[in-house]
Amino acid sequence: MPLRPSGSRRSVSGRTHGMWPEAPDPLLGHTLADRYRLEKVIGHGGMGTVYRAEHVVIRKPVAVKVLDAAHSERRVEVQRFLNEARAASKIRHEHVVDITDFGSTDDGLVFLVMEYLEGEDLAATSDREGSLPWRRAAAIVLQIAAALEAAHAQGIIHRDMKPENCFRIRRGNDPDFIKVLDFGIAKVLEDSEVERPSSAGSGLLGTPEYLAPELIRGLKPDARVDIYAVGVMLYDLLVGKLPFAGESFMSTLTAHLMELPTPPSQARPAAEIPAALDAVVLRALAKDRDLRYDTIGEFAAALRAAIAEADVVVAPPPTPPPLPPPLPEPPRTSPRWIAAGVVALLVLFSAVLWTMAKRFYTTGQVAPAPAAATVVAPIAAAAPVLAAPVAATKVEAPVEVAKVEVAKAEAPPVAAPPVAAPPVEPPPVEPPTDEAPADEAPEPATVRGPATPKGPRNGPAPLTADEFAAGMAKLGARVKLECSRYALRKMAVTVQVVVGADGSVKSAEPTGSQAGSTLGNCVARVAKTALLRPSRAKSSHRHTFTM
Ligand SMILES: Nc1ncnc2c1ncn2[C@@H]1O[C@H](COP(=O)(O)OP(=O)(O)OP(=O)(O)O)[C@@H](O)[C@H]1O
Repeated sequence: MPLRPSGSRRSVSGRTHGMWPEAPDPLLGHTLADRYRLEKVIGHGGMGTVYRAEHVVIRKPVAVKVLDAAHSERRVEVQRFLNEARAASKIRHEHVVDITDFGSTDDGLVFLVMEYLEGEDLAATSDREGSLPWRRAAAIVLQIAAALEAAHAQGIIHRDMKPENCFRIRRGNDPDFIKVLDFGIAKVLEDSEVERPSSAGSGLLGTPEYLAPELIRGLKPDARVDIYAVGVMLYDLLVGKLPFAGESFMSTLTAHLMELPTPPSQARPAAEIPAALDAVVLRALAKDRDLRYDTIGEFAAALRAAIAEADVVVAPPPTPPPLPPPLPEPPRTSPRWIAAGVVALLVLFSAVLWTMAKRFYTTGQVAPAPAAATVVAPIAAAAPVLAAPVAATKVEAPVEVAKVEVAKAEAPPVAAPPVAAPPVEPPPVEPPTDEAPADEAPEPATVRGPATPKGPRNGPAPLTADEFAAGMAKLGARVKLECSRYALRKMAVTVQVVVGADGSVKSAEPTGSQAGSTLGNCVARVAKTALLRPSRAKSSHRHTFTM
């Protein structure tokens, strides 16, 4: 296969048809297998032509790949193609193109029907946009890895992973939803006697820029060839340049075998690619397959961990446990209250005196003052605080001011007289448990009952609700990036998260209406990557992400 010209990622697909106008495709307008009317040629690949077609009964657009005559004439090859199509159609994964039908016609045409994808392949995206921000590149590659994981679980090795086989479509709000194409076809080709354009006479199958060294050495491939190819793709997306690309077919193969790639962060310093991401890419590109990740699932986990590491909440060094909360200040009796009390007493005293004097002058005797009780009652109720502090406090408030305050004195509630509390340390704070989420449980600062000294000797302070919320908030962007395709705008997802004493998330579960949903599980998966401050004991929290 000719190497792609510099700046172009197009490789084998799209044959060159020379300078003469192409003859119209003879199959256009025909209805294949009585069901698929072929409407338009989408493109030509190594095995055949892909058409946009319409299912004549259900009127749904589909993509139909029709094998070239050179392949269709070989019965063994056709049988293998159909076997692989059958296997690939069973993968059934959201990131794998759906194969809905396959077979052969009476005319001997062998075909495969797929869901019709509107969008562009990753090669076109890269050609237009160049390198992508590392988070976007990683999010795209995680989807590719998920598709491959599903295929590998069915024993299908892709063998021809490249940007042209990864289609980018819009799904909901997500413009980067990936569908992987061409599963299993490469495996068929492995035993084919028909040379693919991509092999360019070398006997090698696949596309040279993505060929794992063991394939070049002629070893039997296993799933790790796909890991290598995905490593090349991730490198390309991050850096905007292939890790191994020589001037010729042979020099590219030699680079795969001999050259060590420049780490992505060095190849593109301005992109601030985290070191942990470098490590993932370089391990996927190990020349010795035993040094690569064993499975694509391991690769994906490492990639997720690298993203999480970049998102890590920078844990402060373990701090000494908090000092006991300051004792509540004894409620100070303000001079205004004292003045008010004095005025009240003066009023009361004057009233009693006035009553007694009145009686004295009218009856000539000093009688007990029953009216005083009715006067005293409301005043006493209004200012019980006066009982203790007034006596102990020097009051110098002018009576004029105090008069005004008397009126107000009835309104505010008055605290109980201050009692000097003995200094206490905070009581032991029970780590919140799964059953009692920390958000609902009392905060550590809440003192319950008499103190049992514990704090300073029991390790770092408990993780507070605020610290947890801050840690989760840092994942907000990633949650949106990875999970928004499953959500409507502004949808809320609440997760219940258990944080271990070491600061790692032990479990994260979506709750409420999102419990068990794809969206909920996606958000929980991201939440699990959080790393919080080590604390004294495990704790349980809730957090709500808004999409
Ligand atoms: N399901 C689909 N929906 C829309 N376009 C598709 C679909 N499948 C393939 N195509 C497009 O059809 C063209 C030919 O695809 P095909 O898979 O035959 O070739 P290829 O992958 O480029 O080459 P090769 O088969 O050599 O790997 C490509 O442009 C591809 O993007």
